[in-house]
Amino acid sequence: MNLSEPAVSVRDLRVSRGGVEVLHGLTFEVPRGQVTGLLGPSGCGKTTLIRSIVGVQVVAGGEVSVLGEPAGSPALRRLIGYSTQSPAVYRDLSVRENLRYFASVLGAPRDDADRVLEEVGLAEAAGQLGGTLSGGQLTRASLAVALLGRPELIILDEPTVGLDPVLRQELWLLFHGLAARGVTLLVSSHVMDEAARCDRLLVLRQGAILADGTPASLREHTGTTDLEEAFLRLIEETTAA
Ligand SMILES: Nc1ncnc2c1ncn2[C@@H]1O[C@H](COP(=O)(O)OP(=O)(O)OP(=O)(O)O)[C@@H](O)[C@H]1O
Repeated sequence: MNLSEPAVSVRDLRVSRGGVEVLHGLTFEVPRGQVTGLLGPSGCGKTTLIRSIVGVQVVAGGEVSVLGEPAGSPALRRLIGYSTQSPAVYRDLSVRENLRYFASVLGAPRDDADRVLEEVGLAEAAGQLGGTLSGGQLTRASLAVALLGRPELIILDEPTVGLDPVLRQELWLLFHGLAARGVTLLVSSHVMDEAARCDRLLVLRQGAILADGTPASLREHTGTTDLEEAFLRLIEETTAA
């Protein structure tokens, strides 16, 4: 792993969905070993961008390179952990059985299931059926799947939705712990209060990049310490321009 190379490099990415262009020529890089927040209002294109990075989105133009390979390359399958917005666990398997199943599909060691259950704080629900989990437990089970096999890049689409503040805090500690080990995390959220927890921010609006930098640089640029306010000022700035 070359830490000086970006984990994700996107050049002039254009994507249409339902015949309408929803990403309008995005260019940016995601540095390795950091937590990058992908922020922006509902419908701005976060999931579409994530799908393009994971390699499951048909793109109209541009280039997406992930860990030095074109997005979607078979070589990337075991290097990327991806958790979608809809939790994907089998209802009729226990949490541990779900994780053992996904571990075998991913070629991860069998005991990885218990490691990731501990990491997401779900060990006490290991024997519970997927169909009986609460919303927050389902989210954590999905996140646990994304951690299997120790991927180099972890992409999480709105991972903290519906979680209580204590759990959110614990998960952010986990994200930063992973980043400290050299793992790259790309975490989407439409909640600006999560922005302050990220090392870097990529702010999207209507399929275009509104800001790309550290929370500190965004605060400095907009002259406010409140990131929600900073976002509103950026919108005013671009609208005026
Ligand atoms: N399958 C589809 N067909 C047509 N349009 C789509 C499709 N999926 C998404 N879109 C449109 O593409 C745009 C971007 O959607 P996307 O899901 O990427 O946004 P998002 O930022 O992830 O939103 P949210 O935060 O609500 O999940 C939206 O205008 C959405 O309506």
